Amino acid sequence: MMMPEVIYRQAFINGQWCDAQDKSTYPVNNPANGEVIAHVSNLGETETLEAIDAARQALPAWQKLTAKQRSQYLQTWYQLIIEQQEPLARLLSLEQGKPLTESRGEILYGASFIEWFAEEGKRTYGETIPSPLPGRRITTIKQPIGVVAAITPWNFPNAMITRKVAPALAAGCTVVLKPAPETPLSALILAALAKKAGIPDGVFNVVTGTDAVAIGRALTQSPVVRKLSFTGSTHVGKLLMAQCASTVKKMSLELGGNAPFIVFDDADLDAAVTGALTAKFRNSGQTCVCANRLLVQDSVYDAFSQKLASAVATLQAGPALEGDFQQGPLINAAAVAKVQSHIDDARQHGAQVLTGGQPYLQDGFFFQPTVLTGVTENMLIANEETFGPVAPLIRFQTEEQAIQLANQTESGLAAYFYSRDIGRIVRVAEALECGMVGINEGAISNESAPFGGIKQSGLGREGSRHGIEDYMEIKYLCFGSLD
Ligand SMILES: NC(=O)C1=CN([C@@H]2O[C@H](COP(=O)(O)OP(=O)(O)OC[C@H]3O[C@@H](n4cnc5c(N)ncnc54)[C@H](OP(=O)(O)O)[C@@H]3O)[C@@H](O)[C@H]2O)C=CC1
Ligand SMILES: O=C(O)CCCC(=O)O
Repeated sequence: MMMPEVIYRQAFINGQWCDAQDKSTYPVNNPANGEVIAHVSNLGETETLEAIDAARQALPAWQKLTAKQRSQYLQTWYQLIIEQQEPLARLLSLEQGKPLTESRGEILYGASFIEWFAEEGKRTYGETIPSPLPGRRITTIKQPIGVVAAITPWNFPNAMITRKVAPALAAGCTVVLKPAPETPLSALILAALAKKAGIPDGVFNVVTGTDAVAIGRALTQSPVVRKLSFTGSTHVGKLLMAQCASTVKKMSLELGGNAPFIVFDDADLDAAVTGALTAKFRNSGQTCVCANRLLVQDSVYDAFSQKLASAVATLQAGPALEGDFQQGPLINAAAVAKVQSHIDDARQHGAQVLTGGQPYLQDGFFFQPTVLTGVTENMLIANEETFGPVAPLIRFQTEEQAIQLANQTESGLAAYFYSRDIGRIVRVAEALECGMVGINEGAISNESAPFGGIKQSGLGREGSRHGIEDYMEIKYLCFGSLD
């Protein structure tokens, strides 16, 4: 297999490539065949504290720059990433497994946050507020929150980093990033390009390592770190929230979802199938906004299931760098086991497999794209995030029942529905308990829109003009008499 030309294997602290103090490394595997791609520095608590200190030292000069100066660094970084789209995409597919077309898309998507926040950084306006008291003048200014820690997952090894780091840097913060241990190579190449763009030493640091507890402890307990931004499971998000309590850090949490995808009887069924393929099978179902439950109205249930099953049966799975596949492997054996356990539980309780249903019998962690019918609300698959290529179809009768089923979860990230009735569209969009709704649309993510959830799906918004606010504090200035 052709390897990308440049692989960075060392962590990146204070502008320098560095080994773990004890020189230890860990293997990064290709999930398509289990082969080792590289051995990467395995850092721990001590090196994380060094990275925090580098970010602390870099902060005063970085925040003193004008927003326009910071914007110019970000624009250069953006351009370098765009120029390197192909090698970055290949590296991403190699360590994460997603099809090359999706990786190319992710590199552009990731870069778009850098371009967007390079612009937004220039627009972090304060206010002038009419005073209720005589002789006072009230203004506000916005200031960078300080040193930021970012912890990112393996499912979007590029874009989940830029969606956090770009607004932080644009706001004038400095960053210590802990990328997921499965996908450090995409993080390190971003650091290399940031260095090439001239972003000063210590402004962006990358701590690679497998000891999440030790690295997480250093990041959450340090009083120097003023904010933590995390994308990952709800379970780990709650742990981090508890750990951040002792230093009262500001937090952005982008956690798990259990997105409903509702097909009403007045929907364009072909459009709904196309939307479901995107919303469910993108990244082989390993996306927090992936449809987790497909709720289909009784009178169109059979027609929709047949159309969806026919479309899903055509999806080809294989190693990203060896062909034009629409599906890649899952990230590891545990992910395959989780998908299998959800299918087994559903079948034991009466669901039927229309297509798929098994892991592929080949190297790597491939699972057949699957459609299940006869799924009910009590099954495991309807209540836990599957994070895999399985579309479970649940039957409903009325609009009220669809809304009740859709909201019957502790998650509240994304929801999707298909309908052509304008009254229903407004009613359902307003009634869904979530942060984002796709209406006759299965692809909702872009840099201009606020991405985030409610309930146990998290706190804060990423992307959009709101995405930079989470990296800034409002300071109120009260002027007494100026006479
Ligand atoms: N919202 C989303 O986008 C994502 C949701 N998930 C959900 O989570 C499930 C499990 O996936 P998994 O990869 O285990 O997700 P995790 O939430 O465990 O991992 C996400 C990131 O958090 C790190 N982490 C884990 N524990 C700690 C800790 N105590 N302190 C600091 N950092 C920590 C991980 O590092 P390490 O791997 O070393 O533990 C990784 O970098 C998936 O099946 C899916 O349902 C997963 C990924 C993304
Ligand atoms: O799964 C995630 O956490 C990343 C969401 C991908 C997207 O931005 O659509």
